[in-house]
Formats: sequence, structure tokens, C-alpha cells
Amino acid sequence: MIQLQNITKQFQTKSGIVRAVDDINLHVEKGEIHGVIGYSGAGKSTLIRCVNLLERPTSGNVQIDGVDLTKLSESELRKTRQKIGMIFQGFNLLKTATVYENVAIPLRLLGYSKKEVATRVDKYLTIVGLTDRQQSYPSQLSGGQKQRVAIARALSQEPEILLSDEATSALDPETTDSILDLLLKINAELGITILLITHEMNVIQKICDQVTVLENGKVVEQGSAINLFTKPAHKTTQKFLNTISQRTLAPSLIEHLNLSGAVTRLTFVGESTGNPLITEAALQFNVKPNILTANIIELKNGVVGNIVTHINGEQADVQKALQFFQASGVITEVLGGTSV
Ligand SMILES: Nc1ncnc2c1ncn2[C@@H]1O[C@H](COP(=O)(O)OP(=O)(O)OP(=O)(O)O)[C@@H](O)[C@H]1O
Repeated sequence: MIQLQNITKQFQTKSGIVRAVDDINLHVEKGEIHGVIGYSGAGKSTLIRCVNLLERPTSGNVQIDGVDLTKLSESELRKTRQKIGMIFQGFNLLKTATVYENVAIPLRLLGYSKKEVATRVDKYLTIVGLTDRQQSYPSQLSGGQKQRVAIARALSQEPEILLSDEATSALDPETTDSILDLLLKINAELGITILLITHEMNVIQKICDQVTVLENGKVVEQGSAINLFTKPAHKTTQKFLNTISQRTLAPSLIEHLNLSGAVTRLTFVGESTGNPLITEAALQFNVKPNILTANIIELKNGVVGNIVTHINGEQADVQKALQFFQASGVITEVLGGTSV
């Protein structure tokens, strides 16, 4: 559906060339929610603006359903862009127009009949839950309501793809959740493919199927949300994960505890989440596991559990317990202790 191939975007600045996006490949399947996460300056905004050619890549190509947008004429591009809706952190509403007009005006500009405009405005304001605010002005709405208007405006052109440029970054956590729920609903019920950029791991956690991690304009990790949350390979991904769940203890703390045996992170995913494996290990092997920290992360497509446990016992017994965990599908990583 969306295929970015070797996308590079350079800007000429007074102090030289800035390579905001550096040879990025990214594939988004139809119906998927794909999140791009990175710190400020990683190149997220530039990348997402390359998808609908708001920013023309310096090199590489952007394919939507197999059509290379970089090769289209201006009029062909305008038409193809109707397949791609976009929402922004700052909502981009017309301040002097009502909610109704904010959705209706772009439709009128596209030449839809009065009746079709009315039908679509009504339909999409209902989907976003704002039928009773049609005559309000943006200044009379909360941030979450403003984003709902922007979403209705994007949906009213019946796009196949929705690009979300930090759509929840200006919102409080509760409103963020309600907008993320709305994006999930749009994806599930209207089948709209969503490509979003964010610097918040909870956005990735709650709604994304696939994830790309960016740093300095480059992809440093890419894969399913489940894989990234269970086996984050790059230190930037690990840092993002640490913002939402305590996955480890500081080395100084492990040292301070001066524990015998092994301090181990056990990551449970899939079937292993449902079994009392720690109790079984204690019963089968001569070890005494003591839980130091634990948390469960609910993802769109599954649940991941992280337990940092001190497995106390003789080295040979600790090793047997670790092998047992691994054989049961638990990802084990020894963080410290004497049986390292
Ligand atoms: N029009 C421009 N001219 C010059 N440099 C630019 C331009 N747009 C972006 N950059 C530079 O490209 C790099 C990536 O910027 P970009 O805004 O894409 O990152 P980002 O990950 O979206 O950051 P943020 O989350 O802070 O918006 C930065 O170093 C930025 O200064």
C-alpha cells in the first residue's frame, strides 16, 4: 500500500546541508497502523510529509498502491492526494468557521454537491462524536474536540490512508486515549490504513501493529510492536520502552543488593503469559525466586509481561531454572548476581 524506497531529504541551510531523512525504506500494508517513533529532530515530520509529497524527497520514491507519486504530474498528484488524509498536532482548523464549515469547505472546493456535502459532514461528525457541536467555533472547543473536527475533515474526503503528524502530542493523557480509541475505530470500521509519527511510546503501545524507530534521519529498528516490546535490539528502542515500563534495575542497585544466584529479566509473551512458571520453577528446581519488579504491557495485538526476579539458589539449580524458562517460551536475560 505505502512503499517508501530509499527516501532521502536534504535541506540547504546557511550552515550547510542538513540530511533530515537518510535513505529510509518503509512498507505499510493495507489496513495496518504503523507508528514511526523518534526523538526531536530524528526526521519524523520530514518523513511523513514526504509520503504525500508536501515535502519532495531529494531522492528515492514514494509508492501508493504501486504508483510512484514522484513521477506524477501536478494534476495527477492532486487526485492521488485525495486518497491520503492528514491530521496535525496543531489541528489546522479555520478559526473563523464553524465546526460544520470546517468540514464542509474543503468538500465544496473539491466540487461536491450541496447534498453530498451535507451527507458527508453529518456522517463524519457523527463518527467522531460531534453532531451536537456543528455550530460551535474552534475557540469554543477543547483540544480533543478540535482534533475530532480535524479527523472528521480528513475522513470526509474518504481517504484510504490517514497520516497522523503527532496528533495527540498537544493533548492530556485522558484525551490522548480517547483520540487513540477513535483512530482504532476508524482503522477497524472504515479499513483506513494509518501511518503516524510520535515521540510517545504509549501511542505505539496502544494502537500500532508495526513500528519504525528513527534516529538522525535513519531507521535504527523496524518490526512488529510485539517484537519491539519483547526484544528491543537498539538502545534507542530500549530507552523508549523504559519510559512506559520498568524493565530493569539499575546496575548499582543490583550490585548494592549483593544477591547470590541470578537477577534475571523474564519477558513473557503469548502462551507463556498464562502459566504459573515461576511457581513451577520453584517447585521443580531447588531455587527461590523473589520478584523485584513486575509489569504488564497491553499492546494492540497482545500482552507482554516483564518480571525482574532474583532467582536464589546453587549455580547448577539456577541454570536449570533458566533453561526451564527458556524452554517454556520466556525470554530470559541475566542482569546481575553471582550465577552470571
Ligand atoms: N525546512 C527545513 N530546513 C532546514 N532544516 C530542516 C527543515 N525541516 C527540518 N529540518 C531539519 O531536519 C531535521 C529533522 O527535522 P524533523 O522536523 O523532520 O524532525 P522531527 O523528528 O519531526 O522532530 P520534532 O519531533 O522536534 O518535530 C532537524 O535537524 C531539522 O532542523
